Amino acid sequence: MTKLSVNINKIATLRNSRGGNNPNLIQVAKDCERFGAQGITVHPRPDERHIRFADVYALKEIITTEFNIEGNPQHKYMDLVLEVKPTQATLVPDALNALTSNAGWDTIKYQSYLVEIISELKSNGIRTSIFVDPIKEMIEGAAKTGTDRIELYTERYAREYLQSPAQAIHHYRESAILAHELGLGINAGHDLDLNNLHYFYKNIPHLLEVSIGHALICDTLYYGLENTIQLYLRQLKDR
Ligand SMILES: CC(=O)[C@@H](O)[C@H](O)COP(=O)(O)O
Ligand SMILES: NCC(=O)COP(=O)(O)O
Repeated sequence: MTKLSVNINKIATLRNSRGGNNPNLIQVAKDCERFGAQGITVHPRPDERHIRFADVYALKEIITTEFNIEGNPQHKYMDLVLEVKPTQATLVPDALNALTSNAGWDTIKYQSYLVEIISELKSNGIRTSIFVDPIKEMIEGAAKTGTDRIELYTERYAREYLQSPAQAIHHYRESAILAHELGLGINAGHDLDLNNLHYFYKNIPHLLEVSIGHALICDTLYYGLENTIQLYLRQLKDR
């Protein structure tokens, strides 16, 4: 089974745009779970431009499915995650000024750094995942960090899918097969949407979780949250 973890960053962005509490992030997280999402993802950034650190503590109190916190361990992230103890910590090498995540880890260059961080998270009972591009050497490097899982960075897949789905999926499929052989669990995310998700699901073996935010929240404007979550869950089933 591939779990759907809904990334609620964009709900916080909308809330912050007016300074009040509308939409209510906590209620949205509860509703995502009520409508069938099997996880909630947040990616707090040091400038707190969407998810605030206080949101993360409040979410921990109410989430009954899997709580996934993404971020760069360089900044305040480690203190937050070690205190909150989510189900999963997804490490992302995003720069402070990046608009959104835009690259996977260089798992060779940062191997000893990742080994240290991952070991600390795992010794605190937190499952780990690291954001990686679908490149053989990066997957092999990931396996040497001790991480439980990788998250395949799917921006390139989503872009290339529009031209050629078969070509777009090729390196992702090869990477997933290799990762599984090396004992890694496989997650995926970034720019997955209602058009490209089912093809990804069908062609990526051993896919444990997808985290989806931007497109899902945009679809919610047209279909509503409950229908949208049902539509995404349907993409993660065999037809
Ligand atoms: C790791 C990843 O791809 C997502 O977490 C992405 O970073 C979402 O963040 P934004 O919602 O800030 O774009
Ligand atoms: N890890 C990816 C994620 O949480 C959401 O990415 P996106 O769907 O907002 O591009």
